[in-house]
Amino acid sequence: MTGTTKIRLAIPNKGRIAQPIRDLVEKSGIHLRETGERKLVAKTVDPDIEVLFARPIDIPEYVANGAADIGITGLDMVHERGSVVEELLDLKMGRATLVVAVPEDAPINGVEDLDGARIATEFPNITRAYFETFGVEVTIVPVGGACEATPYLGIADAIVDLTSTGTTLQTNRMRILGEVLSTNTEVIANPVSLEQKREKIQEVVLALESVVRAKGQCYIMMNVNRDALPEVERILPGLGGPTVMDVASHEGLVAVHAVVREECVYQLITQLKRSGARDILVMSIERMIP
Ligand SMILES: Nc1ncnc2c1ncn2[C@@H]1O[C@H](COP(=O)(O)OP(=O)(O)OP(=O)(O)O)[C@@H](O)[C@H]1O
Ligand SMILES: O=P(O)(O)OC[C@H]1O[C@H](OP(=O)(O)OP(=O)(O)O)[C@H](O)[C@@H]1O
Ligand SMILES: [Mg+2]
Repeated sequence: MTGTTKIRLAIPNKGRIAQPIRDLVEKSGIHLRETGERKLVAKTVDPDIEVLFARPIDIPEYVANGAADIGITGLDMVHERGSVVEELLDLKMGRATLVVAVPEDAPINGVEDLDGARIATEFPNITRAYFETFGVEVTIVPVGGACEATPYLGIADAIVDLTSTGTTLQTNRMRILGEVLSTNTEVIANPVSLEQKREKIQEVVLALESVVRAKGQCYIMMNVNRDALPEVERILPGLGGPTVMDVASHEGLVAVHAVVREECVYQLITQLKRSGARDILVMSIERMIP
């Protein structure tokens, strides 16, 4: 790509974080154009931003070697690849823990008991480094998925895999022996690009951050008689307090606006109605920019 303000953003083309990331990029205003089913690169509404679709595991390396200026993927992938990138923003999704797990009934009580064991994993590099810190020698069995099945297939004694809800481990009757690392989805950047294209990269990060910040928040508007205002203001946990405005041609009536957490809305409405608020409107917030 020519010109210092043009940037390429790498996002996952498949896997569980692919769609949420794509939705986030769209919501941030960076609308994708010409995205065919198997398209690898897409233009966006911003002529200076191009999107590259790649496997989550390849994104850290594409960002590190400059094929992309910034990328969005799991931190676990960054650690597995050992890529030298800058971590710019936690997108508050894809939270999981990489754990060592063994079959429930295995006579193993700690990581030390795994000396000489076979460990199945999609994360061979992280796993090797982890056991080395304990001075425990293991044989890595690399797999591409369905890791939890390997002990029952007789090809591994333990696994190193991601868990979030714990359902997969439970279903496969496995227990956690130790935690290896915590992961979440992050925006990462090439250090040189960050130096040379800082302004443009910050613009993209700010746009993505505004969507993350707005998540779970909504905007509530209502009319209130002026004498009921103190009570309504007491109830509303707005961002820096609610905004209060006179309603034209309605002497004694004010409009109150506030940002509130979505999970509070149900209870808030009951309380607000009781305090005399009326004409209540609740709206979703797409982006929040401080
Ligand atoms: N159970 C989970 N809970 C939360 N985040 C997860 C979980 N599993 C994976 N992730 C995150 O999603 C990223 C992509 O993993 P995923 O398994 O979806 O991709 P993939 O391996 O490319 O796809 P697939 O498993 O379909 O081949 C991981 O690097 C991790 O950061
Ligand atoms: O704690 P849980 O919520 O059950 O999630 C854990 C599962 O999620 C991931 O699997 P994924 O869906 O990526 O399938 P895969 O094993 O084929 O990679 C991970 O590898 C675990 O198997
Ligand atoms: Mg997977």
